[in-house]
Amino acid sequence: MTSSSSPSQDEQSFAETRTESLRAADALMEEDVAWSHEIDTERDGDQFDRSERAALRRVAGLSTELEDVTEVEYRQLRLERVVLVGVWTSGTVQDSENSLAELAALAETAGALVLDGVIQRRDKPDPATFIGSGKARELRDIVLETGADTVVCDGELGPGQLIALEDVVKVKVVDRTALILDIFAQHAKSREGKAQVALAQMQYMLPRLRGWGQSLSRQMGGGGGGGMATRGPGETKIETDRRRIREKMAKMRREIAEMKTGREIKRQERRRNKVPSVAIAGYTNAGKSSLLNRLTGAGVLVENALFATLDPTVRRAETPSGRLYTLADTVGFVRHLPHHLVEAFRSTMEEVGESDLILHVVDGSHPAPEEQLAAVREVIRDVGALDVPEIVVINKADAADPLVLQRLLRIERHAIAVSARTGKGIDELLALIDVELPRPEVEIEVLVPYTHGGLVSRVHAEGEVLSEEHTTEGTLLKARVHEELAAALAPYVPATR
Ligand SMILES: Nc1nc2c(ncn2[C@@H]2O[C@H](COP(=O)(O)OP(=O)(O)OP(=O)(O)O)[C@@H](O)[C@H]2O)c(=O)[nH]1
Ligand SMILES: [Mg+2]
Repeated sequence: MTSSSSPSQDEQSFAETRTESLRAADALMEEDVAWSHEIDTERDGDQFDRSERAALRRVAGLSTELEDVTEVEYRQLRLERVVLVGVWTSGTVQDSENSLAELAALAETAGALVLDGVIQRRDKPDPATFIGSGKARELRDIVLETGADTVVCDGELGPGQLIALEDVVKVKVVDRTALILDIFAQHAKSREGKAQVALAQMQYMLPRLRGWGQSLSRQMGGGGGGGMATRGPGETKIETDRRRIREKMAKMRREIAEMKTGREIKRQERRRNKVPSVAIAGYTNAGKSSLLNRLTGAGVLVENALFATLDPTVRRAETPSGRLYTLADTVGFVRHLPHHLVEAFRSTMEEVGESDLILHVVDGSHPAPEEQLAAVREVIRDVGALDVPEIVVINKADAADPLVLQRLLRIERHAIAVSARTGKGIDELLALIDVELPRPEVEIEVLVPYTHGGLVSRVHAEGEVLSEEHTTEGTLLKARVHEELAAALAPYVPATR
């Protein structure tokens, strides 16, 4: 199998995960995973499978040849039947499997059917073809056997790597970044969300246009006889495309800036009213939207898919003692979130940074919850939200291993285990939020005439009532309120106390 151009690198332990039906990350973990990185003499069923596969390779899949070059050029993703490929450079076998399982979940979220997954152990990705060239040819066999139309690489590949690997496997090759961008594009609903994703996609595409163009002209040039005559128009078209994209990006940036102003005004209004804000943050699929629904009864979309939520939702909620606050659902985080998207979604993250309290939701039933916690904290740090108080909400307690829950509760000092599904721990969480929310700072004693009942309601909603008495002249209130409300109540401070 190994050719002269792919020496010892490919002889390194090569591990392949056979995964017929990778449904979701957690589902995969229960799959039969066959590792075959022993020496060649050790044969098992998997190797047998592989020899069969090799025998099949000339028969199947010819229809998946790249026919329409414009499809390559514009990289419109129409993922249908995909094979995953990862390079395992460090960490344990389990880490690399988790990473590929997450890629599988991402691919499924994008609407693809995952046919197979392959991991190669290497010191670092091959600069030319991501995986070694020998393994790239084996990947080609798998593509042919399964009839896959796309290979998805677990990482961000350079334009050159994408082309080189595509040349070997003869089907579309996309990377993790493109996949996440595609999911975001499918899920964004608000005008702002859509614009941000479109901008990120264009940013990603821009440096890659040249690469695809080169691939295109090479194909047009055939055996080298084409020369400038055939290459010329292709280059010109790329230049035009790039200019068009740049113009569009500039326009989009202006639009986004305008939309941002609108949102900023709303946020300032909330702040002026001094309604404390709580942000629900956490890894994608941790159960953030479920928790928001559980805490407020809001009907937010919950889905067993990654990035179900791409538009921030803000709801009003009330503590057990009757104080109002806002609760914001946010976009889920994922490891190695494409840089362009971190930028694009900075606005939602900013919301997290400016909140009074972060509910950091983590899926207690996930195989590696600590990693998810760390990945999210990295982003929290990036947006300068480290000083915002945080409650770690270990969700899915109903499905989690009790030992894992214990471990997390021990490591995380300010944590609580809940189940958004069964409601377990929710009352405790609500009480905890009440304790953690900033308290209004001005203490007042007022006598509000019954004709101004609205003010009394505001004290109940926005402040903390210490005592309340109904007298003949009106409501006698002792309370703690924020400055603005204190000012509104000033006329009702009794002259003599
Ligand atoms: N077993 C169990 N499943 C839960 C629980 N909470 C949420 N889920 C499931 O987890 C999946 C993801 O829930 P969401 O609330 O959409 O998660 P999210 O964090 O908002 O996800 P994104 O918006 O995609 O980032 C859904 O299938 C939920 O039904 C829970 O307490 N227990
Ligand atoms: Mg959600």
